Amino acid sequence: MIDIRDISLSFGGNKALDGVTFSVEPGETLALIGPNGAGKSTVFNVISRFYRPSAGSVTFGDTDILKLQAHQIAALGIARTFQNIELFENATVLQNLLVGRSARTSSNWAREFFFAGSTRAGERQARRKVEEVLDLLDLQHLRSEIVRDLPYGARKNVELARAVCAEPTLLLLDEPASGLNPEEVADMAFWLQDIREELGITILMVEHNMGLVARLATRCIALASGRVLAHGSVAEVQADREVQKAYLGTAA
Ligand SMILES: Nc1ncnc2c1ncn2[C@@H]1O[C@H](COP(=O)(O)OP(=O)(O)OP(=O)(O)O)[C@@H](O)[C@H]1O
Repeated sequence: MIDIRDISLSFGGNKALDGVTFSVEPGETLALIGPNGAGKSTVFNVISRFYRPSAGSVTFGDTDILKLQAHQIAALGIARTFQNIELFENATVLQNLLVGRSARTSSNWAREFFFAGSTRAGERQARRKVEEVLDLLDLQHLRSEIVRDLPYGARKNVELARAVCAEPTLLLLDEPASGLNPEEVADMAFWLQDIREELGITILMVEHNMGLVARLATRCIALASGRVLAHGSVAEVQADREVQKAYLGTAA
């Protein structure tokens, strides 16, 4: 589905990515793990076209992503969430989801957002999709709430819902469990399972919570200091000596 080949990227003298190669297969949930500063978010920012690597290639199906602009990535079928939730804080849950939907169908999201009462066929279809996602992620009761009034866990779920509304084939999740309590992590695991099983969306996630990773990931890749240290099943990667040393190194 997406093929990342030999990408490198430095910030000043700091090599954030150093020849990173991996691919994501259709239908899998691939977890990207590694200590702080390993380069995980930088990989996401390369795929999203926020950062340009100094070397390497990124292809999504037959498309060379590095030839595209950041605003063209959603239309391709790639959606993402952020480490720090990024939503329209003063809009309702429903409005945020409609904006998420329009990221896929139109580059002029503002038109859809401000003229939400229009009866165009695209608008009706968007609303059907949004209702489906509100049901799937248990958000119907919050649909008219203003996002800034919601607790952190609910906002995290709204951000996930916004990404799913774009009907991506590939969903990039940057730390879906961070800041959640154990009960909320369990809910998140259910929702991610539903997204994968009911909607067939392929997931690439950065996550520190190994409980969530062990439960969801079909495969795991460990990064440290901008390099791939290990890949395989979650158990194999956790047992890898180099991976263990990398985590101990940052804890020391
Ligand atoms: N915009 C930037 N400007 C300068 N340095 C950056 C920038 N983005 C990332 N870096 C550096 O690149 C390296 C990799 O950072 P990155 O955020 O990708 O790590 P990470 O694995 O996602 O870490 P964490 O788990 O803490 O989020 C770090 O040394 C970081 O300081």
